[in-house]
Amino acid sequence: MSDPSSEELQLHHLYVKVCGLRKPDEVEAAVAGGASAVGFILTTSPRRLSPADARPLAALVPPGVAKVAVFRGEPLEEVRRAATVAGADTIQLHGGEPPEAFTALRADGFRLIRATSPESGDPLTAGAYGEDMLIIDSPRPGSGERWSPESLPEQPTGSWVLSGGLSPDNVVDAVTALRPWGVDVSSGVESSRGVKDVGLIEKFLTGVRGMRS
Ligand SMILES: O=C(O)c1ccccc1N[C@@H]1O[C@H](COP(=O)(O)O)[C@@H](O)[C@H]1O
Repeated sequence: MSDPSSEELQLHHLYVKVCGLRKPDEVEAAVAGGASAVGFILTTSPRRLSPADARPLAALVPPGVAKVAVFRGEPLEEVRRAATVAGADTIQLHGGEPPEAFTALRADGFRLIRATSPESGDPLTAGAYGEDMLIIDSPRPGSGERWSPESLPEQPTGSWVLSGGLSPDNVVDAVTALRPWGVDVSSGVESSRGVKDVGLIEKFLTGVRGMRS
């Protein structure tokens, strides 16, 4: 029997986040399908939930699956309050916040995701602001739009998550082409804007099952 090469030993299962969940059956489908994280949108969006409405959904999520509260431009105090009420363990910031915001939220015990877009001018190295992972999304988050790999000024490095316009039909090709550490989906598992389709959640997760970064 041959030993796996050191390169093979470094491969790990793709991180998969399913975002914009609003109902118990959606959370259950994501967890049952093997999602690494589920996301609740606590900012302006057709998928917006109040922190109080997110809390019972977060309570359905077992240990080992991250509960992500998503924000865009809210004051830090509000981010902290809403994420706590929602029962989230991870905060995703889309507002171009400075490194100090990540330092402050880290001190509160949250895991952190920095979300940006290819042409933002932000560093594309995961962890540059102290975050646990970096999402690279289209400039209009939650729009279902894809971004062109040609718009990347540099190759992203570290724990970076591909987002923006992914769907059950394109995710395998996108991962094969860009080799991200993880993937993130919202619009691509909806039957209409803001309305999740449990069958599409299952199809997406089945498609990426077993894929490695
Ligand atoms: O989903 C939203 O409406 C949203 C609003 C504000 C900030 C982030 C939002 N969603 C994030 O967008 C990507 C998913 O994009 P897509 O719909 O699959 O193209 C994901 O990171 C969500 O957390």
